[in-house]
Amino acid sequence: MSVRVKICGITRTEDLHAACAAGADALGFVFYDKSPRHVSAAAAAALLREMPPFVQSVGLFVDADPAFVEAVLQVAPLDLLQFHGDETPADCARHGRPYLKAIRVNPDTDLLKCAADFEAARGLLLDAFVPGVPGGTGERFDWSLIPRELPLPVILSGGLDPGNVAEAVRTVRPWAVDVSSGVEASKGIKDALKVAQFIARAKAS
Ligand SMILES: O=C(O)c1ccccc1NCC(=O)[C@H](O)[C@H](O)COP(=O)(O)O
Repeated sequence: MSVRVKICGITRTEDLHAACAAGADALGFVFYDKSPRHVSAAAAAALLREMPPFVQSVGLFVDADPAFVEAVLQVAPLDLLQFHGDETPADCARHGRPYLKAIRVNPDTDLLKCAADFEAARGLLLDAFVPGVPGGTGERFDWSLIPRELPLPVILSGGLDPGNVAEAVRTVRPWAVDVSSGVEASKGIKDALKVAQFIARAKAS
């Protein structure tokens, strides 16, 4: 079974179509207003109407007010939620939707404890820890910090790009890989060639 690929930080219809045509399994939409990849609920709703079948939409939130998450869900029918801040298991579960928990990994992170704490998550998205920046950093972390026996699907993220994704898949054997800045032409704008290369190389590995 080839690895799944999520392309995060989609802001434009043409990028959505390019990623889906290249074989993306999931697209991420960032509802965090400090991100250069931020989309409004209305813009996301319009983008979601362009989604083909069998590609999942993932809504990304960072320590958001629960009322804001519910307001987004009213207009944008997201398939999965991704919590990328310091949310607790209860915060993540309160919307009654399937979710991923992002963990920003540093040498002190106990990933086995994270997996136990977030046992209700559909997977753990492992990203780099960069102080003050919750995600989309373009930074890698030390993949040897990931225990082999994690009981949840791992979505490997952080500093991946078309040049290193094959090595990442061969080394970590994750359920999925996730990328944002590594396939961009500029912040929030995807490069269709990089997106296609990333997906092809991930799935061939
Ligand atoms: O992409 C963002 O701007 C962002 C901002 C705040 C929290 C999370 C964010 N992105 C989440 C993702 O899932 C990214 O794909 C992940 O952090 C990896 O990013 P990158 O290292 O740029 O590939």
